[in-house]
Amino acid sequence: MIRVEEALERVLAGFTELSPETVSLHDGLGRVLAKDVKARLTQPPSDVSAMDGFAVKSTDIQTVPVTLKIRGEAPAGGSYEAQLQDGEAVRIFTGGPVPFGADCIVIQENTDHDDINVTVKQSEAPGRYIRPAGLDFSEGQIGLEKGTTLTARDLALAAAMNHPWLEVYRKPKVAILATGNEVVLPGVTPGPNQIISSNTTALMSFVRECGGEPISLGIAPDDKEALSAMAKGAEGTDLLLTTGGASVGDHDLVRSVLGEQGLEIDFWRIAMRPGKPLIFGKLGQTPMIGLPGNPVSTLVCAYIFARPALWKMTGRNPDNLQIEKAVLTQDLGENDKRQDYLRAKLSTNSSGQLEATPFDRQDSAMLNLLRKADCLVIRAPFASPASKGTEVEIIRL
Ligand SMILES: Nc1nc2c(c(=O)[nH]1)N[C@H]1C(S)=C(S)[C@@H](COP(=O)(O)OP(=O)(O)OC[C@H]3O[C@@H](n4cnc5c(N)ncnc54)[C@H](O)[C@@H]3O)O[C@H]1N2
Ligand code: MOO
Repeated sequence: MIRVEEALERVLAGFTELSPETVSLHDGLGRVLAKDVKARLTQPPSDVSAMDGFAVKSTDIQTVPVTLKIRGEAPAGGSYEAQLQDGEAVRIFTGGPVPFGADCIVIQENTDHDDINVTVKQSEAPGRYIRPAGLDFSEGQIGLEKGTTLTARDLALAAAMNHPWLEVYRKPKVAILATGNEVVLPGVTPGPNQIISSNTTALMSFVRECGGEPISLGIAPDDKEALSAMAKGAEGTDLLLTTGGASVGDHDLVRSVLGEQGLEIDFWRIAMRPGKPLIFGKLGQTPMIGLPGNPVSTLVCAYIFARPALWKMTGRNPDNLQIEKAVLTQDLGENDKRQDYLRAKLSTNSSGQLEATPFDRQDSAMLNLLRKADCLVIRAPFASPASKGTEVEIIRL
């Protein structure tokens, strides 16, 4: 059994960045930028008004009330071309370009006006209500960095910077193959000893969450031919995730059957709980992570190993696990040789400290508890007994 750190290093060594592709701005949500996005223009392109009112010279309105002559109009998208002279004003609207010669805006609430004259009732300082050219960004400025997972806000900025197309990493295609005679898809009426394949759903959603494109290869029965034929569906994908059949039972066929098909095993079995029988290898050109079948083991191992692989393929830093600290609300015994990931509840005590309460039962078949957990408490191999109040490392879920 190898340690989690070594296993992770070996997994990451099996993946490289995928090539970029161009997508329309509107298909960019959740994709990862393969190139910085630089502004193709300056925003606003010129000094513009932030309010509806009148563009004037501040020197003209030092003493109020004062009446100025309205010389024209500057709506958003239009402009007043002449130079503003002393004693003049231009009707202006929000977003309208400030005429040459004007240096402040008087909001219309502070005026009395007809079509010919405006009486300004309040003085303003130079620059008042003017958004200078480039206030938001200037041409050539980097707005979004390579490696950004695009959100609605990011896409709005890319749009404002005039990018109808974006270069993003190709989505990793991830084949998902469940195994086991006992598992059937959700919605099927299970036979007397059958259970539902929650792992297929878990992994498909998980892959999507990590920016990949899941492809379900279905459920292979514990049968050499079927498993072998179904695993061929992974050809041409960027990662094969199997779930189940990773352990030592007579029906745990993944290593033996895929081994006959050319699976080169990098490692099998790691010092981790849940997740001991994890397999990593390469089937033809496709890296494969063989996840243990227990539902909690599948998801925790996917989180610890498949997530960084997907991040690496999409040009993001795979080493970004957010580890926080919390104090235990109960004693924990000495740990054995496997690094433990205990499902736990989080709370905050009266001194504002984060507290972790691991569930009493940590069976890797208990999906309901995984769902109720707020975090995983990490316990290193051979960790000494930890009493209530001890600080431990946690990963929020
Ligand atoms: N003698 C030993 N037995 C086991 C060992 C061991 O070291 N020696 N390891 C145990 C550990 S730890 C784990 S984890 C499991 C994992 O075994 P497999 O990967 O071979 O998984 P299966 O036996 O196929 O299934 C385990 C469990 O999970 C259920 N399962 C399987 N697939 C799904 C699915 N798609 N959706 C939901 N649930 C699934 C399955 O019905 C079993 O109950 O092995 C231990 N045994
Ligand atoms: O590794 Mo298993 O996941 O302990 O149940």
